[in-house]
Amino acid sequence: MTETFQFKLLATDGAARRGEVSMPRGTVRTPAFMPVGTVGTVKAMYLDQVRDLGADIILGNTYHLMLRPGAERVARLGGLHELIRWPWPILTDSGGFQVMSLSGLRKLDEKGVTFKSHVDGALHHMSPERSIEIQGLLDSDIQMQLDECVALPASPDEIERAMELSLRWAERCKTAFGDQPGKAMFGIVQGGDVARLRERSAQALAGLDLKGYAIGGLAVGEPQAVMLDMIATTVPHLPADRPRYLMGVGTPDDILKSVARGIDMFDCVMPTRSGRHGLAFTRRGRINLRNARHAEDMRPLDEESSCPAARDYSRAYLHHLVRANESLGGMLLTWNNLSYYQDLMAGIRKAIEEGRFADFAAETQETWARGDL
Ligand SMILES: CNc1nc2cc(C(N)=O)ccc2[nH]1
Repeated sequence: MTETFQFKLLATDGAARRGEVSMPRGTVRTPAFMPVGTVGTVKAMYLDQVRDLGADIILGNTYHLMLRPGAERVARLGGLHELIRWPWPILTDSGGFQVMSLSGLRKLDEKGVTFKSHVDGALHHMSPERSIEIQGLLDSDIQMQLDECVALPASPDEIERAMELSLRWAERCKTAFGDQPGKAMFGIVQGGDVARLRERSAQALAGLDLKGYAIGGLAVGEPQAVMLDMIATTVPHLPADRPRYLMGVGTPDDILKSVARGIDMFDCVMPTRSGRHGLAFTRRGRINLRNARHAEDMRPLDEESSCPAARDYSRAYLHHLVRANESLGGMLLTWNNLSYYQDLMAGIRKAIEEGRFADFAAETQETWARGDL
């Protein structure tokens, strides 16, 4: 526990890093996976379950929270940690990505974004300064700059325009954030799938001397190879003594390959959203419990798992719950999936500490490939 925000690099294994991000509300062991707590809840989970699985930090979505219950209301209720009863670190995104993907985006210009709420159709304007103000009202520990994330494929000119705008917004967010020793504001590297724009963005953000750096604008429809190439292009231009956060990523395979390229933090709705849709992540690969072949399979998902959802329930029962669209189906599979993701991260951290990350990644991927689900 520290009064300031610090990143400590504990070990490296190739480009893979084992570290710790510490702040007043707690320490985040990296590489870390952040469960997504969209509207102040990790869907289908109790937050003490999320904590018990090993999560050191969760993500909150500014777009959703600013619309409902509202940033000023959350502040009046004591801040997000108090409201949702999660006393450990919370990272909030800026709202920009979801404004562009969920709302009725009306206008995007130098000043910011104007959009219609998907909740009640009301018009909202969000500037870089307002995004930081909202994240402050939420009492967020790690705040993200407002940026423009361009869906791929896109023209280099369009990607460059959005990347340069995001750089100007990064400076405005840094000014608005000011000096908050126990908190951090991360810049977001943009640049699409254009290496020279990625380098330009990373170098300019590094010049702002921020407490952490996200790589955005990926996992937006590009092939995994392009994503990995952009990570490898970007990372060398980011300061080694600051955490690196890859936004919206990803599958277990994405995570292994991104850790191998120097990424420290991840967030993704994959384990929670796919759990609600009947998909189970296991050490042997993915299992779709909707499939009829599970109807009379009395085996658990993973007899060796420490998670009751994986160890104590038959696939037949999970299949039944999923087919019947029973809430318990989504609850158990979300529990299993988050348990799998946190176990994967714990295995990654240990492998890096012991200098055997490449073998760990190869063995993990080989077990998936073997299947025998
Ligand atoms: C699911 N993929 C994904 N890509 C993202 C990019 C950003 C970004 N700000 O560039 C934010 C969230 C994201 N989620």
